[in-house]
Amino acid sequence: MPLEFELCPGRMIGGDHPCFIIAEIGQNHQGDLAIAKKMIKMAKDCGADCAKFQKSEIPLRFNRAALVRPYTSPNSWGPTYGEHKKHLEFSHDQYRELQRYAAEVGIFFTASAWDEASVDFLHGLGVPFIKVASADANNLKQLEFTAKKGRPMVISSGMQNMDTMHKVYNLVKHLNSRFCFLQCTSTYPLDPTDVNLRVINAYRHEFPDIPVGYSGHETGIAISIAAITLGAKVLERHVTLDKTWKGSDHAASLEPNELAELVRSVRCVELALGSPEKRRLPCEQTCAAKLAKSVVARQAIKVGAKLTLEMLTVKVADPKGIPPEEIFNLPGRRVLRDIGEDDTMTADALEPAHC
Ligand SMILES: CC(=O)N[C@H](C=O)[C@@H](O)[C@H](O)[C@H](O)COP(=O)(O)O
Ligand SMILES: C=C(OP(=O)(O)O)C(=O)O
Repeated sequence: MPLEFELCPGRMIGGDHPCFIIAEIGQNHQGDLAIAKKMIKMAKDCGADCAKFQKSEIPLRFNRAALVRPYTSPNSWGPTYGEHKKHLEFSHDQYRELQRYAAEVGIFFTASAWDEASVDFLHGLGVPFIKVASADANNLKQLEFTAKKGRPMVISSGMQNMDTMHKVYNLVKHLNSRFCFLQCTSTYPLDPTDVNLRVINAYRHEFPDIPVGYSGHETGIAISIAAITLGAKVLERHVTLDKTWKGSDHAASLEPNELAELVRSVRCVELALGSPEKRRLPCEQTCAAKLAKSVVARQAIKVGAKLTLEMLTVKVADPKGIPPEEIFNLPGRRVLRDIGEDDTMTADALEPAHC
């Protein structure tokens, strides 16, 4: 199974490819199509790779008792949880309209599918990949159903443990080679002490042949940027037009200026991660010419003298000479010409070293 794969047409993830940044609009559109479109445009303008929604067929996602339970939270859009969710759910036609709009704007469009009918619907829409929300990460039957569609999958892992994620991996890998796991903690807003970014390392170790990413519910952008340094290849964050709006997710979402800053920072950190090879770079030459030190004579040294450590010191010298890391190799070497006090020690003034 490849460690990198094409998540969206023409867009690889994993390996050395740039991290794929998902702007999770989720239900922060307040059930309003015009706001949803504004958010798609905002995600594009801020540089995100993908605008994402949450798709449910409500009677299939919830049982009757769950639908009629009262929802009295200040974030509620209806007296029962069912009515609340209905307010936040777009119709198939509205999804098609949002998909068209995203294509017009030029950003990838997808959703998490919260039941098998939603998987079918999104598959029919032709979304580039299907997101599996944390709440469905252990829903093995639906995972199997989704994997068999053959579209890439991004599987979040809030509320799960490593044993479950092994089961998920073992199930999905036989059906669909294009999937990745996101570390996630499902609480809003997420406290840094519950983020556990090291799970990214653990996933990379346990599942070395799939890309790993991070779905964050914290405030701010620092933790998400840190996830990149640990090797996150997909990054998902909730976005909002206004954090103070009514809704469970707004407080842990990024406003446009933060999303833009996140994208800029991720791209900057990706460049900065660079190469593991330690060497002097061409861009350091100016600094080296000005400030790098050389071995210098602490005293006048006569031709024929054998060098001792006491005769030598290290300074920024003109011209440049023997580099300081050679100083312990110099004692015992014979000097081929007179050297003045404070002169640079150069290799051509010394007898060749004996092997
Ligand atoms: C764990 C999980 O599913 N979390 C989702 C993704 O992060 C959330 O967007 C929930 O859908 C949202 O918080 C639910 O809020 P309410 O219950 O007010 O509709
Ligand atoms: C709930 C979702 O995501 P996560 O579990 O990553 O927060 C989702 O994608 O709908």
